[in-house]
Amino acid sequence: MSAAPRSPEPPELSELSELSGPAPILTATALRKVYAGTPALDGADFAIAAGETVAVMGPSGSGKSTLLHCLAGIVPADAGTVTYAGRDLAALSDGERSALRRREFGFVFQFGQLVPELTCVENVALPLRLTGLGRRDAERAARPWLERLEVDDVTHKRPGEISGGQGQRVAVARALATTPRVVFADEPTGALDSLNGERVMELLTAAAQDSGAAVVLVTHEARVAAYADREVVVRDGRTRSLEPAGR
Ligand SMILES: Nc1ncnc2c1ncn2[C@@H]1O[C@H](COP(=O)(O)OP(=O)(O)OP(=O)(O)O)[C@@H](O)[C@H]1O
Repeated sequence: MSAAPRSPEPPELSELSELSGPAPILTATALRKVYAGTPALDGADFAIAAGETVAVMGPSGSGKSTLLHCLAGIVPADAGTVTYAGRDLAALSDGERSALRRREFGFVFQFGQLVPELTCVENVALPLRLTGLGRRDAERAARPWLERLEVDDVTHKRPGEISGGQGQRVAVARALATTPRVVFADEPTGALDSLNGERVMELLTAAAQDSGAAVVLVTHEARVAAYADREVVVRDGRTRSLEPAGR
């Protein structure tokens, strides 16, 4: 009597992850968000891996910023799930979600939103101080980020004394100073001329890649999206993935 055929060896876990790509650090499934009876998100899905930059594109009003706000736990979705590092954001308390945003997420908006009363180094040090670091240590840790973003010459200036491009670089330095796992950038170059915009994108994506951070990049400009590894298009609150954009 012949021996029963041996079942194939189960694949090693490492092989499986190679086949399916790196595990996502942040995922959203079937997100729905309704404002005044009109859906801003209507079944949006999203996933991003550590070290990956994903451009979120789409027409004005399609739901890009709403998606970013739900992913970052800034606004709660009406339905669907957002999972960060295995944790369901909706299951966290408000305090836990704020702590997560302070410690593990970084934010860059269209207009740098620097604190006008603080110098540039104080602005970059601010999120570090919010995580409990003393003033001197926070500013010491902030300086290399100003150098990295090529704005160490404005270290002691206030936002009102510097250009828009310099301000946006300071804002990127501030977003990266806590070495976040995910950077949320909403039209980070929207207020800049194309040369400054491209430099900000180069510096942002290079610094994020070096530290292994994921970048969720909301933009309506193809030129800016070209810095991403791939694109997700939002239309009428629904997402659609595109093939990787050529860098
Ligand atoms: N806080 C809010 N209150 C009421 N309606 C909102 C709010 N935020 C977004 N919306 C609505 O939700 C829809 C999607 O807006 P969202 O800002 O997400 O789009 P967007 O794609 O980022 O647009 P844009 O490219 O113009 O910034 C729009 O119809 C908008 O008016």
